[in-house]
Amino acid sequence: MPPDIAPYDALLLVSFGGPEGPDDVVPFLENVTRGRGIPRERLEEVGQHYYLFGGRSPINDQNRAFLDALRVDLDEHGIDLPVYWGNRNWDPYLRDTLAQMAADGVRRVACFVTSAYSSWSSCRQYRENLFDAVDALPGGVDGPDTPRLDKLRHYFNHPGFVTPVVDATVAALAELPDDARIAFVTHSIPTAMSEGSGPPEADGTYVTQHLDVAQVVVDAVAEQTGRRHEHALVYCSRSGSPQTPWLEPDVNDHLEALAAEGASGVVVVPVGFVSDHMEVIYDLDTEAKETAERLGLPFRRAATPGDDPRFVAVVRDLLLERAAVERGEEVARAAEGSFGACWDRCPVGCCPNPRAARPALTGVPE
Ligand SMILES: CC1=C(CCC(=O)O)c2cc3nc(cc4[nH]c(cc5[nH]c(cc1n2)c(C)c5CCC(=O)O)c(CCC(=O)O)c4C)C(CCC(=O)O)=C3C
Ligand SMILES: [Fe+2]
Repeated sequence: MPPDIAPYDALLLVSFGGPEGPDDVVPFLENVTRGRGIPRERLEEVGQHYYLFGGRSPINDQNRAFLDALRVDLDEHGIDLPVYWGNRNWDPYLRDTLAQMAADGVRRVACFVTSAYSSWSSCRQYRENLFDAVDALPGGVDGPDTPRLDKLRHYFNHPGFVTPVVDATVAALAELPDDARIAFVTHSIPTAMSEGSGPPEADGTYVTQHLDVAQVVVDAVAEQTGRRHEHALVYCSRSGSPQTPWLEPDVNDHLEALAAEGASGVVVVPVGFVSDHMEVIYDLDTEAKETAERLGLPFRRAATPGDDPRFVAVVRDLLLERAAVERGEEVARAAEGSFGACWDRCPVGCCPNPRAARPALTGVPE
């Protein structure tokens, strides 16, 4: 018997999108930063990061590889479900994908987002993008033929995400002295966005979730190697105006501090990212690595989950879990650490938009 996927009749991979060639870079950056007040110099600088790699972000190819692996995984487990892909900032755009899904007669969709943690940028903004895409359909959000969307829960603490990170950390540590440090890195966000992240009664869910995973990884590494490494959570890819406070310390400043302390080496673990996209290959593999070289600090970057089969299988696990929930059944929810399995529907007021309240799908109705 194939697993029961009712009520779903489609899966949707929701991602960021990236430029595929030099001519795409400026229009892509305009899509990303429309109405955000990002200084011109910052945009020119980020444009250079893309030009350094031929004007092509790796993110779309990584999503294509993930989709291929996901289709194989579902097929191998007897799950016959069409898988679609839509992005916030580049082709295939969510709006076009939703139009195709509606044309194909899709009714009920499970959405998997390529961002693992709670914040406006990494969760709620996607929920707003889903609203806009569905709102653009002929029948609008409540139309009789409009597909209904659910967002699969956050997976930052799912064993299928955490275990590849643990393995990658162990492998990178093996190339450095025994007392090397671990620097967990994630995307910086404005401190105001960070404080507002997650359910309204919690404070700063974005940071809490990252610290929880960091602890899980450090413990699992200690179990495997017998060594508990000193570690810290640090940030990359700060943007915005210099007057606005963002989460710190920056990874480069942290490397300076480690070198000053006489650290023997550092493994940088990009725990905030699911694949080796531009933040990883530029901000870490290029910039932070150069900083470490200048400081004479031995440096290794741990792999991201990418299309590791254990991470690909998270989609199937969360799909089956949520399908059971929607059918009113009891489910076991896989989660490591102390944060616990996340909610299925973001509560009212979760990760508010820092600029203006905007409608969003897949949460508790507001
Ligand atoms: C939390 C977070 C994630 C992590 C979650 C996740 O992994 O998804 C993430 C992912 C990504 N961010 C990406 C690219 C960019 N993000 C920007 C700008 C911003 N990101 C922010 C936050 C995040 N972003 C914020 C608060 C801004 C300021 C503007 C605003 O308030 O929205 C800008 C504008 C230039 C700049 O200012 O840097 C670019 C080009 C790419 C694609 C990479 C590629 O092409 O390979 C990916 C996956
Ligand atoms: Fe970003």
